[in-house]
Amino acid sequence: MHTDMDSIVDCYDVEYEHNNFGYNNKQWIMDNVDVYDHVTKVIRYHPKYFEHYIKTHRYLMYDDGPLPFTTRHYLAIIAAARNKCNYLVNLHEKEFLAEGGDTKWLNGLEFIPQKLRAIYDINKILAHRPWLLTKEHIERLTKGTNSWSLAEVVHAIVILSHFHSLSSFVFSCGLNQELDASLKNEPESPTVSEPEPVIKPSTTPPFIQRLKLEQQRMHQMMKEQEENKKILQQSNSQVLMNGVNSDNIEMLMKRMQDLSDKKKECSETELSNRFKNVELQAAQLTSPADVVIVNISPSISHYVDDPNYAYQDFARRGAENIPHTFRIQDYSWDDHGYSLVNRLYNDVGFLLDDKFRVAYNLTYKTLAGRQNVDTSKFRRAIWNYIQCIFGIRHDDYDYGEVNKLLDRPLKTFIKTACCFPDRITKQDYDSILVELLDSEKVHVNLMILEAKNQAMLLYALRELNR
Ligand SMILES: CC(C)C[C@H](N)C(=O)O
Repeated sequence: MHTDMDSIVDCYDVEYEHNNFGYNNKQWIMDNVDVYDHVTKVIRYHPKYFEHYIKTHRYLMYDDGPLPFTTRHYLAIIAAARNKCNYLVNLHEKEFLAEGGDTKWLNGLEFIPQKLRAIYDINKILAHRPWLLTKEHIERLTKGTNSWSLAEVVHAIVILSHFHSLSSFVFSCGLNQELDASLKNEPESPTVSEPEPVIKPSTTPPFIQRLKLEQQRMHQMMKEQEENKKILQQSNSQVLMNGVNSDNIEMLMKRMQDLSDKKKECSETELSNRFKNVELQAAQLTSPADVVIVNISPSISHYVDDPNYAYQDFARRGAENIPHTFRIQDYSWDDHGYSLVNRLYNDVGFLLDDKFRVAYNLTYKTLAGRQNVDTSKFRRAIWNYIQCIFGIRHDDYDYGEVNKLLDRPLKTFIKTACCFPDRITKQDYDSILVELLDSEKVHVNLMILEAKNQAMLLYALRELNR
């Protein structure tokens, strides 16, 4: 019988062949397939990135490190709960219990030790307004009785930003809705007093099924390509485009090409104005955020304090008297963040660095079924736009490119995924970039995950450094 597990592994064979990755850790990944939850399975559709994701995830949550295992899972819970991501909360409640965690803690923030409670402010600020973190927030933790060591603080911050950004990924793929539904069809989850040692997903949600089908289709196409390249070109448009008008993609390709051909020198002031312009437009994107609806499900509300605290657009940040632009030339991951985090929490910087690099550079040189496309301009625009939403400016980048390459619906999607992830619905996911394959949309969502994660870490590490 062809089991769920078999077909997922098959899909990976397809992806490996298709992308021709020089990746040699396949056996390890295959051996561990049954312990992965649904979200991790979706990430596995990009094996080159997945290798670094899973290494980091395992290091943060299960390897030797400054914080006890139960604390790590509790941090995952409060980070996911801030983003209203029920799926990740439930998952880490189970893991928390499996590590022997105190069941009382799952009754909510009032039941946890003072030391752990003390980090909640950092969790809240990091989740929504990381630019407001100050060294005083960190000092409050590291001084006095029950204090945190710096290594513990760094471990906690890395876990918190990992789960804040992972929550964005869950919602941006439209998975929370699906997983909620599929969890309801699963057998009763264990009660608090009966921890389940290993998380074994049973039913496969429709989104993962769709990805699988897409992979199979790609596999079939690759075979055909070897036999007859001409037939392939036809099937690219017929099979992959699914009858969708491809004008948008042609236009995007033309714009990317134009930008690569015409490299215009731009004055510093002009570059700075273009950044401000994109930032201002991002603030003006109509987002449901303007209406404050606090809608936290009762199953996670006990992990959330101050539920009205949310993302704030830069235009309103001015009122807080915060210089809002974070300039990468003053504090960058490569030159500063990476070495600091490495020093304080042994070698995690290497793992994060590899993961960021792969997420930033990942490409299959494809676009909506077309082969050999240089998508670097498009991907860079997405990455920098995400960080712009968090007030981060890459000084050498011309933000005019963002406006040429990203249309308004895509920008709205990105902003919502970063700042109000729970407001993304499956329909939002379906309605943007309609010409792209699902695996390409997941690719965009992985960039949202990592660019956001890096943005949060940059703010936190800059303050730690002070
Ligand atoms: C996000 C996608 C447009 C990326 C593209 N498929 C690439 O391989 O570069």
